[in-house]
Amino acid sequence: MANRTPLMAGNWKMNLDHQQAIQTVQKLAWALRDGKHDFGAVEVAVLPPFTDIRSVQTLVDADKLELKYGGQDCSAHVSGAYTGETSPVFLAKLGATYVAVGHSERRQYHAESDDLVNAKVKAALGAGLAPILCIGEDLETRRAAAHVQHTLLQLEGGLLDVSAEQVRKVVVAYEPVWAIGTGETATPEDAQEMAEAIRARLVELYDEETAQAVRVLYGGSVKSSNVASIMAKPDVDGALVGGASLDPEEFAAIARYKSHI
Ligand SMILES: O=C[C@H](O)COP(=O)(O)O
Repeated sequence: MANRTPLMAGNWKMNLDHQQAIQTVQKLAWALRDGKHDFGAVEVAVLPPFTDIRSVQTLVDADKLELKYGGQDCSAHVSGAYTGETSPVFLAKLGATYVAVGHSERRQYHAESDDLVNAKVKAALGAGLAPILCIGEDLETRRAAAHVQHTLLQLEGGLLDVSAEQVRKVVVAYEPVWAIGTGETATPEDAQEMAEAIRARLVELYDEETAQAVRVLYGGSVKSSNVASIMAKPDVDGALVGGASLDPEEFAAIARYKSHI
């Protein structure tokens, strides 16, 4: 297996204002420090609301934290008359490493298509950010046993015209919509089935070496109690954590999954 550094990314969604963000990041940093967390072994990132990012940057810089951070979305454009949008270039300027693109909540509530998601992936890469490309099926699609086909189509759509060199920087997050915020977790076998299928499609789209370099995360009701069994699967390289990332102790315990295997 390739040497992929696991990534635990906390997607705060529309939670925590900038003052709460500072407290949460401080507590997370303390919890990780107390647990002697090895950031070289497992990367940890938070994706706060846009209004928090400058505060998070200031704290990370001042305290020299190894924590990474990023946005939950970005514009497909660099600048211009796009009211309400946030440029990936502005995120990069704030020291962001990652940006989530095509999260199912964006696809559902903002009707984001694969074409738009693809444009955002390319804009993020152009700005020097690592896009976290979110893909995954809803319950109806899974019940129809069309989940693999559906998710791989989203993968291909999101990566259209993305080069082999660029895709190495992309993180793919498989999130079955039926497992998001519901307490329903896909089984480790479900996560592995899709992560393996994603990697196999990356081999077809690119080549074996490139596919082995891309990190594939699982997302959907990940907690400290279930993370280790999911991370034990060979093609799962981390987690995109929603609700549980709002609790710094719990998120730190997720990041330190190796200590409770
Ligand atoms: O981005 C994170 C996912 O939507 C998972 O959210 P959740 O951990 O609250 O289920």
